Amino acid sequence: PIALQHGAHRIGRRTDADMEKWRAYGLGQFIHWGLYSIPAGEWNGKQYSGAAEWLKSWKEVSATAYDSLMYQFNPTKFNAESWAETAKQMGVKYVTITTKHHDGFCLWPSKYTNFTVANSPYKKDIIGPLVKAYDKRGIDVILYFSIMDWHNPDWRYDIKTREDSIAFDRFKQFTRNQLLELLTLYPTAKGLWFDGTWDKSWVKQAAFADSLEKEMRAMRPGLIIGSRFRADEYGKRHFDSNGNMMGDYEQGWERKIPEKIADVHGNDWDCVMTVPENQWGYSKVWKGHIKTTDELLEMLAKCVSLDGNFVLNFGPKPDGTLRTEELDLAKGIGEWMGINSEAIYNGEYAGLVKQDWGYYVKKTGTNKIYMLVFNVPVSGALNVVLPSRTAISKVYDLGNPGQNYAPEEIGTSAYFIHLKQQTFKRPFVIVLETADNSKNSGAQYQKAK
Ligand SMILES: COc1ccc([C@H]2[C@H](O)[C@H](O)[C@H](C)N2C)cc1
Repeated sequence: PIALQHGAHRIGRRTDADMEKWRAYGLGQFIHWGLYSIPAGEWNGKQYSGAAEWLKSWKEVSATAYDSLMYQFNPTKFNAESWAETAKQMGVKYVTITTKHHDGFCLWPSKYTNFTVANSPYKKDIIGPLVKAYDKRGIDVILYFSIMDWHNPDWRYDIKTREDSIAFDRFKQFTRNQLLELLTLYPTAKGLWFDGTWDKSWVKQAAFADSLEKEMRAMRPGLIIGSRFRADEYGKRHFDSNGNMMGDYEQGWERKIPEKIADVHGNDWDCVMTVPENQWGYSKVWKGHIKTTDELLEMLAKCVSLDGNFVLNFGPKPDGTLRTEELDLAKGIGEWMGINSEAIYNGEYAGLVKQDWGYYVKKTGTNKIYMLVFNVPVSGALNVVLPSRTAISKVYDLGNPGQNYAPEEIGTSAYFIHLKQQTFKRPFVIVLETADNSKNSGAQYQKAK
């Protein structure tokens, strides 16, 4: 391996309680809210083709005109309690909230810039009430923070001249000040979700970023920081020059999900997902495919079955309310979670051969395996292959415990579970309790005739 000062400082997963709690979340909510929510992807009557929260980067938009949106930020219908209640009903265990996106506007009254809610007609802090409302419901808060800041004149995409370097040193102090300010103002925040860290200017700051990460961890023991925050001294991001992940969880799964367990390299990770193809901030027009409840439930199942968390994005409207499409999805997901959440919370990779009917999730620390069924075979028989000398000791339908299945043994530790009905409205979960039967050789269920 290459000698690294600023690469990964830990190999393998964190084993402390804070991280074990993060690992067990299963389902999370992302919230993208800010000035970009006001124009919602439209400017001078024209629709921006990119993501609504990137509007300021459109050549048609002058920075000054965009920044004056601050004087229009007045979400009179904003109610942190109702957002948190929606999230609670949906069954999320954590929320990631934009404190400052790339445009530089701060949803908290930072004392290091005037470009904050404090100088908007709304005046009040947004982050504080959100943290309080979510904490009250037992939903942990992760703060999203963009290093890249298009408002700050000291931001640079690269450091080419002495002037760049002097300006960017000021920017680095500004960034450190804001991060320490966030950790001080919101001490119950469990972690930070960094973004805007891909440009050369920041990638060249391996030593600074490493010491800042250490400083934040010292200030808030247990703080959870993802792989996107910093680069090593050779400019490697997410994984250092020795291939070891930096940070506590892998943040590369943005609008994409790993296919197989080998893709996650034994790391913790979360997948952040948009409802439309690629809109995070509120956008008037949602082009292309809008994901349905069933699609999102399958993404959730797939993430948890591969040792990850699934984080669904919400882009609240400028008036502070949530759009109906998102409220409907939150309701649909919440109804399913109301019945099946034990197959999601504290779930992990079961280590079984993947079958076409859906996804296995193992309940951490138990012999309980959940079968999350999305694709019912025409035979109505769900194939289950367990590790050798493992038998099924109990099978039942999570949503209908009275519905028992007598698995048919079709080979060594191989079974068919015959479904009693052919059509289902929603994905459903069958619970398997397994037992080690290496002691007795007799089959537990009737052999195939
Ligand atoms: C360069 O392409 C990018 C960069 C950043 C993003 C941002 C989105 O605005 C959103 O905040 C997402 C989580 N983040 C990766 C999206 C595409």
